[in-house]
Amino acid sequence: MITRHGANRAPGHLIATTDSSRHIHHRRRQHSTQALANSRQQKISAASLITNGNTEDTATGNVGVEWKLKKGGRNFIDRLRCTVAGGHGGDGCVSFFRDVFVPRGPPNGGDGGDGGNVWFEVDENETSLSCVKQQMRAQAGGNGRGKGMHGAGGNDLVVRVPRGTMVREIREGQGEPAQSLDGGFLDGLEKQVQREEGRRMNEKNALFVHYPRWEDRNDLKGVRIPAEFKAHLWALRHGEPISVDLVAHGQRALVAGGGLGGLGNPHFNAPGDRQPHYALRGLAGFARTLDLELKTIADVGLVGMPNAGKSTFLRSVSNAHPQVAPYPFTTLNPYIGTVDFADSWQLTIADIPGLVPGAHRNVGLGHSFLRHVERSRLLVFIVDVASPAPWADYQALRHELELYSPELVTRPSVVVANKADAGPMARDNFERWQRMIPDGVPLIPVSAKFRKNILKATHTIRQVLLAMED
Ligand SMILES: Nc1nc2c(ncn2[C@@H]2O[C@H](COP(=O)(O)OP(=O)(O)OP(=O)(O)O)[C@@H](O)[C@H]2O)c(=O)[nH]1
Ligand SMILES: [Mg+2]
Repeated sequence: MITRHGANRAPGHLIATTDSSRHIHHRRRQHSTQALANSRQQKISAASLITNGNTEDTATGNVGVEWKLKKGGRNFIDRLRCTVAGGHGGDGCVSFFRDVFVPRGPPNGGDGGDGGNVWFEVDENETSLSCVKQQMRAQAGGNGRGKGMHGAGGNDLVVRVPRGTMVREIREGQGEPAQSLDGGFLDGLEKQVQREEGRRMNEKNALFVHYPRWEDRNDLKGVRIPAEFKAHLWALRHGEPISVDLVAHGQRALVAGGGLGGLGNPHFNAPGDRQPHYALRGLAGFARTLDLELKTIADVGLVGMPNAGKSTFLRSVSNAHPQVAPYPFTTLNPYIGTVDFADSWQLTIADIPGLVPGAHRNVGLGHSFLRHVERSRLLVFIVDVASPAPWADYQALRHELELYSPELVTRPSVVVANKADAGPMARDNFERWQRMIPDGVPLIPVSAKFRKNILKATHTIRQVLLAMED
């Protein structure tokens, strides 16, 4: 009987907390207090850079912002490259029934278990790809054993991903298919051969387990390999690349199938050979390199300059609680809020970081977070109506959107003139702007901070969304 055993695991180590380590913790705490103080300083410097109109200076303008990104946005990841691998199939076993006076019993080697699969499953409670590891492998199947004992199947690995994750497989240039025993179908075998490197391994051995000292005596010429094994080997090399959008809660996608478990030697018991001294090995699982991109899915995307009051607006209309503060780039990650109407109708709104003129040249936080409004059906521009020229801000926002994607500016939109409470200047600006804005673009004065005219804004948004459905 031939079986393979896993390597022994080293025992874990115990870590004792000593006085000196406590001392280190204390020093770390001191350090983080210092960092917090620095952070406020940095935020203020980022604010002054923007309000001074110094946004053109990419080199210096990004210093504070970069720092903020590192500190504040570290847990938020919306792009990620990872590798996934299905578990290897367990090997079939070569074994024979033995008993007193039965020296040459029938074959009774068990089959190997299938390797586990890797699945991606949408969990709407996840908001970032930070929950996804860079390398993931499902459990391998167990090897078959004597007395007809089959190996256990490997456990599946289910990875939770946020709603809106797009999965694309990356392929390196595919080389020429390898020449193999059976005129081509064994291309995928090279993976097996690689895996067994260090042992004396050729294609014959990569696919079959041999009884001890039977490697040379086993002439596998007439052996028929089951069709599903051929198909698996072929797919390992020539299968279609994966491309899937995960958009609904609970949706699952198989991103790396496990390898097939090998067949024990009873499967090769044939009239010509009642004592097969070989069994089929388990096959490798699929291994893929995947690019994950999170594109938030919400009905409405909020677009505005930093400090315009986007987060305040989201807080006042929905259940979300993004941070609000009087400096630019308070928001570093997208937030999604749900607006509940009295008749139980709901819509979702995404708040994203502020957009500044020159974002396409990577000024401010750049353009990249616009991917989180790309899938919104409706854009809501939040403009600070108390600023010197809100109409110019609005045009600048549209210009930046156009540079990111010309299709975005053609999308239906609603303009919210926020901070309408902020004195006579806001009122004058609003009246002037109302005369300028083209017909068909709703312009709604709102005070997000004091929750004034909020219902008008949400109902207009609802009307536009419903009109789009008709
Ligand atoms: N007076 C007045 N102030 C407001 C109003 N809405 C927001 N603010 C203030 O404007 C400042 C910025 O608000 P935020 O909601 O953080 O602005 P934001 O657009 O999310 O900013 P970023 O996340 O940095 O892009 C805060 O100090 C708010 O209190 C409003 O309607 N009236
Ligand atoms: Mg904000």
